[in-house]
Amino acid sequence: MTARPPAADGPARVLVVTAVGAERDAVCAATGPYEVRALPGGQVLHRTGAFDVLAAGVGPAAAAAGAATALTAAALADAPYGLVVSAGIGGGFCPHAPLGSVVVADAIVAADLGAETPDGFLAVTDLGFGTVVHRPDPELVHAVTAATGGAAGTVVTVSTVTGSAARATALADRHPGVLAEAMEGFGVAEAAAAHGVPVLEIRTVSNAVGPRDRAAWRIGEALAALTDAFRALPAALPPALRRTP
Ligand SMILES: O=C(O)c1cccc(C(=O)CC[C@H]2O[C@@H](n3cnc4c(=O)[nH]cnc43)[C@H](O)[C@@H]2O)c1
Repeated sequence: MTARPPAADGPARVLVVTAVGAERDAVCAATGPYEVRALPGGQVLHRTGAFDVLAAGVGPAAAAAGAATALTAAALADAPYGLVVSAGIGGGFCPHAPLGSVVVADAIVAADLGAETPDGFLAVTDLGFGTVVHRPDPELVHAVTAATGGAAGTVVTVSTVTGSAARATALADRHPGVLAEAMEGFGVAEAAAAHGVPVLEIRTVSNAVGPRDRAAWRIGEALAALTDAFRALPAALPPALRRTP
């Protein structure tokens, strides 16, 4: 992973993009006190330790917009981020990603970006344009899975949450090795790629991907696991991104 120039106040920071405030707060619980910093357009991020944590909203469009805003503000301040992490809860594909487990994406895939045809789904790349996958740095993925006890695998980004066994099976068949489903990773990855900044996606499993069963959700456990993962993350970062407390 290429190192970036240090920020004015030390090593390049890490931008962490979550969907909602509860996920942002779970990340900040790992690193202690934070300061609130305003972004153009009215959003705020929480600066804590090596991390700038932004709750950008649910879904790929909100995630991309928020990530791009924070990346641009940092670049214009001559303090570009060294890494962007899409982080939060997600659905796990049974049995490989059980409730409360950590999944680190080795591929961030847009699973419903394309066209429905009489012969099935065609990704935009099948149609001759666009991008549907971003692949984080393999060495960083390995270091983060080792540090967090997570599993490495594909994380799919959807705009419509899977609600049936048939859809879960179709996704697993199309994406061998898929471990988790969420709604923001590809949007964050597109913003990171536009800025030439490496990306990661870290998910903690709150529910099983499949038939809708809100009663089976374990959001609290997943948020606690997210805090644990971000306590362990700094040790896995390359030296250029480490900040001593
Ligand atoms: O109402 C439902 O049945 C339902 C089922 C799964 C997820 C939702 C959400 O509204 C989740 C939105 C939020 O949480 C992430 N997330 C968590 N689990 C999943 C999932 O199984 N598939 C996709 N996203 C999931 C997601 O990244 C969003 O930020 C509602």
